[in-house]
Amino acid sequence: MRTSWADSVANSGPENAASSGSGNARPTRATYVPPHLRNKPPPSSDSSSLPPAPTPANNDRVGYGGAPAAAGSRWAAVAGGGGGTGSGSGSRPDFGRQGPPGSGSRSGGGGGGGGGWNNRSGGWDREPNPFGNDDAEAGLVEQENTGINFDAYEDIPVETSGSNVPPPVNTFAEIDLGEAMNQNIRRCKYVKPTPVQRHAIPILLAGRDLMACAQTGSGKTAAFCFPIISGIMREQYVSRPRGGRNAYPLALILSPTRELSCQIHDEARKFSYQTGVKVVVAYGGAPINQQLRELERGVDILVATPGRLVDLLERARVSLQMIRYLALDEADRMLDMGFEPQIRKIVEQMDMPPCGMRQTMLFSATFPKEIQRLASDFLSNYIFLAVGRVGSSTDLIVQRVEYVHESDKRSHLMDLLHAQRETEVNGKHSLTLVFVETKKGADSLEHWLYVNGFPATSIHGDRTQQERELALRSFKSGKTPILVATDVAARGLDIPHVAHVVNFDLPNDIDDYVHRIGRTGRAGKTGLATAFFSDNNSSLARPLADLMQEANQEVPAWLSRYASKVQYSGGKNRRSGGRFGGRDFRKEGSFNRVTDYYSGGGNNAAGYGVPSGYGGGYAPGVTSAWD
Ligand SMILES: Nc1ncnc2c1ncn2[C@@H]1O[C@H](COP(=O)(O)OP(=O)(O)OP(=O)(O)O)[C@@H](O)[C@H]1O
Repeated sequence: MRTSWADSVANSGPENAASSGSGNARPTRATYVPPHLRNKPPPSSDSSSLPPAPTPANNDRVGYGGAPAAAGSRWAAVAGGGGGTGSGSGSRPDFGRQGPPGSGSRSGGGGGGGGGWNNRSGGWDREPNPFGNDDAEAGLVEQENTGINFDAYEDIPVETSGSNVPPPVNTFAEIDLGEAMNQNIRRCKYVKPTPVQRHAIPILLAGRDLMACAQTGSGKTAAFCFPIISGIMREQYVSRPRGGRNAYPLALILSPTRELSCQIHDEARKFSYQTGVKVVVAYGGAPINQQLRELERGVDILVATPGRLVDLLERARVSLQMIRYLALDEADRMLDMGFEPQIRKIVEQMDMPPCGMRQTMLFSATFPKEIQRLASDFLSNYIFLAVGRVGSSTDLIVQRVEYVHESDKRSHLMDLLHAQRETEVNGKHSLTLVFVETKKGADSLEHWLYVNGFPATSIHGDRTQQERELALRSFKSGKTPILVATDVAARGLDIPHVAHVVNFDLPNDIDDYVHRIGRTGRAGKTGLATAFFSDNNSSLARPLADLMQEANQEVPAWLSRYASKVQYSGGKNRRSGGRFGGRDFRKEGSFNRVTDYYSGGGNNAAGYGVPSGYGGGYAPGVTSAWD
C-alpha cells in the first residue's frame, strides 16, 4: 500500500480529479500518431495560441499564457494517441534492458524501442505501463485512505525572492500540463499540488531559473519533473544532430546517489507515460553497456549520477549540446566539496548551453549560504523559493533525542526495537531505518541485530550495486523491516511506511540530520525520529536544540544545557535558514520577505512568528549555527 498526499483529500475521487481540466471521461482512443507528428498540435487546433518553448526571460506565461482551455483540448488529442495502448501492459513485451534486481518498473525503460536516438518517442504502443497495473490504467484502483491531513500544509509559509515572481496556483487545473500528463497525475493519485509544486511549477513553466528549498517529502520531484516533461511535449519536434553514436537529451536531471537516480527515473516515467517523452537513467555500479543501448534507443530526459555521466561524456556517447533543462536534485549536496568538480565539469566544461540559454532548477530541503553562492554560478536571473517546514507540517515528525553513552547504544537500540514490536498490529512490521556513521559500523550493527533475532539488512557504499538494491528491496517489502544505513540512504529516498528513523550515530552536519529524519513523515504522514546523543556530538548540540525548538519539539533540558555550554565553533553546521531549510543569500541584511499563505492565496505580511528572523537570536559576535 502506498499512500500519498492525495489520500487525505476528502472525496478525492475521479470527480475531483476531473477538475484538473479533463472531465470524468477517459480520453477517446485515437489512432496511431507517427513519431514525426507526436507532440505537435493536431492540424485543427489554432497553432497561434501554442505557447513558445520556455525561454529564460519569458516570465509572463504562467499557466501557459492564460489559455488553459485551448491548450487543454489541444493536448487531449495527443494523450488520446497514447491512450489506445496503455491497458495492455500485462501482455506487452518488455523491450527494455534487463533491469537489476528490484527494478521492476525500470526494467522496461527501453519500451520506446526503435526510431533512433533523435526520435523523441519511439513507439508509445509498446511502452510498458510504469504504474505496473492495468487497473491503474483505468484509474480504478481504490487507494487506502489513511486519514492524512493534507490541510496541515495549507498554512505553510513560503518565501519567494527575485524579480517578477509568477503567482502560485492552487490546483493542477490552473496549470495546463496537457491531458496525457493530467491523466498520469490522476494515476499517481495526486489531487492537489503540494505547496512546493504550487509555487515551483508556475515559475518553471514561465521559463525562469529556480533555486527551491522545501521540506523533505513534500513533492519536489514532481515539482521539477512536470514542467520539464510538459516543456518537452510542447516544443515542436526538435531535430537533433544525426549520425554518430551520441545521445542528445533535452533535459538532464542529476542526483547524488544511484538509488535516488533510479527513483527519479521511475517517477519521471510515470509522469511521462504515454506523452512520448522518453526517460533514461544512467548510474554507476550497473553495466554501462545496457545503459548505452538504452541511450541509443533515444532519450529526452536523462537522469544520471555525476560519475557515470562524466564517463558517458568522455566516451562521447552523450552530448549535452541540446540540453534545455538542467535539474539538480539535492542540489546542496551536488555542489558541496565532494561533487562540485564533477558538476562544474558537466555543466561548464562540456558542450552544455551556458546558463541563460538553458533553464536551470536546483532543489533541496537544505541550502547553506555558501552553497547558494556557488550555485548562483549556474543560474540566470533566478527566483529563490523557500517552503517552510514549520508548525503542523514539522509536527509530522516527532523528534526525540536521548543521551546514550557509546557503549550503551546497542542495548538502547534493542529496547527501542522491542518496544516497537509490541506496538505493531497484526504482526505487521513498520519499517525502521537506523543511520550509522561508517560502513564498517553498518556491517557490524547489522550482524549484531541479526544474531539477536532482528530481521535487519544494510546499505552502504562498499556494497555492490546489486547488494544495495537487494537490501533496499528487502527493506521496502518488509522482509527485513530494519535497514542499517550510512548517509548513502539519507537523501531523497521515498520509502513508504518508514515509521521510525534512528540516528544511532548522529551526523556531524545538522543538514544531514534534516535529510535523514526526512525519510519518515513524508507526504503528510507522521513519523518518529530518535537520536542517540553522546559526548562525540557536542558540536551538534546547539543546532539540534534549535532545530527541535523551531519544529515545536520537546527539547530535553540536558540538551539545552549542553547547547548553552558548547561554544559553537563554526564548521559545517552553518545553515542559511532557521525555520526554512534555506534563505536567499542575496537578501543578506535586508530581510524583505514575501509570505504567502495558501489559504488566502495571496501575500500576507504577518510573518512566521519568529521573533528574531532566521538567525536564531544569537548574541552579537557569536556565530550563528544557522546563518
Ligand atoms: N501532489 C501530490 N499529491 C499527493 N502525493 C504527492 C504529491 N506530490 C508528491 N507526492 C508524493 O509525495 C512523496 C514525496 O515526494 P518526493 O519524493 O518528491 O519528496 P521530496 O520533496 O523530493 O523529498 P526529499 O527532500 O526527501 O527528496 C512521494 O511519494 C510522492 O509520490
